[in-house]
Amino acid sequence: MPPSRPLEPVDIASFAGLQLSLLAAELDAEVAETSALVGGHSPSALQRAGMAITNLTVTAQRTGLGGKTVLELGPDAATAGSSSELPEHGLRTGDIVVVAEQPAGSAKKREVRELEKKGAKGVVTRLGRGVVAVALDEEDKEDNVVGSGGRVWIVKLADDVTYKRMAATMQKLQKMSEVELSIFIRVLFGLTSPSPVPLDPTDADVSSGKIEWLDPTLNDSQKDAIRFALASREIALIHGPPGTGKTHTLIELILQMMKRGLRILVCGPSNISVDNIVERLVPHKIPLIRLGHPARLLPSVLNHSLDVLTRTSEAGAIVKDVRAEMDAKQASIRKARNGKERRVIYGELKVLRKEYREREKRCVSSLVAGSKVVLATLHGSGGFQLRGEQFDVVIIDEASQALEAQCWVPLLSAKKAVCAGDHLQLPPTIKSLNFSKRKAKSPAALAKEGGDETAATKKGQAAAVTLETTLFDRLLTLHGPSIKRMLTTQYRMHEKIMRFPSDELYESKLVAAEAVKARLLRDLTAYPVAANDETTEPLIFIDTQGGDFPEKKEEEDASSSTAANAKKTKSRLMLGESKSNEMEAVLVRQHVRKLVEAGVRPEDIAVVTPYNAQVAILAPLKEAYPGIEIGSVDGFQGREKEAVIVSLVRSNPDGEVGFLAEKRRLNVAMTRPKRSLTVIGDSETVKRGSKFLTRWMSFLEDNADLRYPDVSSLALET
Ligand SMILES: Nc1ncnc2c1ncn2[C@@H]1O[C@H](COP(=O)(O)OP(=O)(O)OP(=O)(O)O)[C@@H](O)[C@H]1O
Repeated sequence: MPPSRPLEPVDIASFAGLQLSLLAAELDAEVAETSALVGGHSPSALQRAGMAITNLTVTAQRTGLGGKTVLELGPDAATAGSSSELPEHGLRTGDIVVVAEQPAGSAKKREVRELEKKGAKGVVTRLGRGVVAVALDEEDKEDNVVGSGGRVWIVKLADDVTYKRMAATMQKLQKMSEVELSIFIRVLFGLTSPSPVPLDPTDADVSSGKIEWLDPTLNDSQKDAIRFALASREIALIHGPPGTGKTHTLIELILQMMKRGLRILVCGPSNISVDNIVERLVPHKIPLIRLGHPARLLPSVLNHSLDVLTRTSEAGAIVKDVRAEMDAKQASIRKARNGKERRVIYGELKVLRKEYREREKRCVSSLVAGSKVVLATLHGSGGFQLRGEQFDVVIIDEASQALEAQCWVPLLSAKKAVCAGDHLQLPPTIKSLNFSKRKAKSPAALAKEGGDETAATKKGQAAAVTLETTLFDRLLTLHGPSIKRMLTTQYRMHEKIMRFPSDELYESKLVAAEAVKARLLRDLTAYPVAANDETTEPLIFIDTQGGDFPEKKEEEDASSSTAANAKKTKSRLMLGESKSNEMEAVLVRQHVRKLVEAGVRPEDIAVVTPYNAQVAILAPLKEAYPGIEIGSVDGFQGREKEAVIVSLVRSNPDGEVGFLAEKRRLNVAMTRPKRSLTVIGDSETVKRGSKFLTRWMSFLEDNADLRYPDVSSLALET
């Protein structure tokens, strides 16, 4: 049994207060980033930088979720010529944007605030080839867009909605009086110890003593985690190292909880994390509801979305006629001859909208009240649909990738929580950290914004340090390992690929499942692969030591604020002080070529690297090998591939390794492959970075197929 740790109770009000100030700094960072981009560039440059879509007209308007007006925008015939497609852009559904009349003249600078005043804010709900739909959040400003009847553009803004919801949750927590604190909340802050869980796991089934497993394939560690999660009273952590079937386990847990009559709210930080669970629950034919905007849900999940149910279920009939009436009014706005006529229609719409919202609320609460399993993103669980709803259990998947404040959005409506995650992989990305670093590097930019450089930097760094502590981390530190169960059989990696991360990070507890432990590329059954040095060896280390493969630092470019350089500016903003290594990129290319020549399909190969500048240098590989994936380590978390090449980039005489020293990042990098991991790096530089890196390099030297490339032989590859 793990030793019981002394509790270090957390003062809830100061915790919430600190979170509030950190969240404010994080939002500041995001707003500053957007302002810098929007303020400094013309509409067309912003479009090229992926921040805007220009030259649009309103093609239709209708009533959407919550009675909001949805504008459909398409290319303006006058400027787009015969093209009916949207220009290249970087917007996504769910982005917060402002729609506004597009200023004449191209290079004029503008302020974000002015844009917001003159346009109307909303959320992108759909992106098609020739249409972008935006649900407006500011009804009173609708006429700013519709009234002009002319050319408009949409510009991406900082996502303040997420922050406001987290802040509202923290304020609630901050104001809670002693009597309002449930045992559950007290446990989460260490004011009380978790209730003891029966020690013998076979006794753990709360009601009947014996669990009837629905899934016969569950392994022992998965069963143990489920028993523990069922038996715990307040909190259970399910620690799922890479490939150990976390979601698999959660599905059984949800079904077991349902069997016990519990009401469950299931959340994850992203739509995809939630949809992944919905898709795997659907075959079990249990009644469930998925909250969230339909445009952001997977098509297979749509039939369970609350929005679709409000249209198709019996309860939905009461909103149907009002919606039809509103749609007719929306259509008539576009035919109105002048502002006066439009104002009359807006007035009528306002009355209808109120009626619609009341009816929709009734319909939604009857649907939600009747469902035992509700699924939503952490953020989405804070919407009006769940106001006042209580759940027996909140299950949070990917809890180690969510900000703690975000987890509190659903936690306030529960009596118990089960969090699944892996605190040894990367935590959520914190903008204020990047921001503060960037600001520290560019005092001129800061002065231009009239900010106080030192304060902004300090505030940003403090924020990043603490916001990075996830709920999962904090609870483990607070209550010790007795509140967690670890899944130990992994179904992804060859045993040799798994060995180092298992020994270093998972107490040597990982076991490779029989089906995967000896799988090689040459054993692929989907298509033939030749057996050669590249396909019969699961772990290859191409060691570039010797100084012939030096890294390069991204150069700052003083002339970058012109319109033509917007793309560069954007990528520089994102790259920060990124590093690249061209010679290493040549080695990557060479290895990819060998794999493909052996028969491995490009779509089964991924190249990951910690540095965005290296991703940029490797990008042309995608043209040569369509289907190959090239990305940052951070972006590849949660994914897997048959063959993965990791380019470490760092090579310098000082042993500088920067954020390569973060072992959670390296853990993610080395645990993506199934059958083949190829590491390319300079062992001399890398091993000086940290003890972890020293051990990794010596592990590779002892266990990998070692190769020492010869610079002169690479000339042909370039
Ligand atoms: N008990 C099991 N028996 C056989 N295969 C399993 C078992 N549990 C999980 N798997 C397989 O392991 C793989 C990963 O499982 P799953 O998708 O549930 O994991 P995840 O939680 O999404 O990912 P990760 O474990 O990487 O966090 C899947 O292919 C799944 O079918």
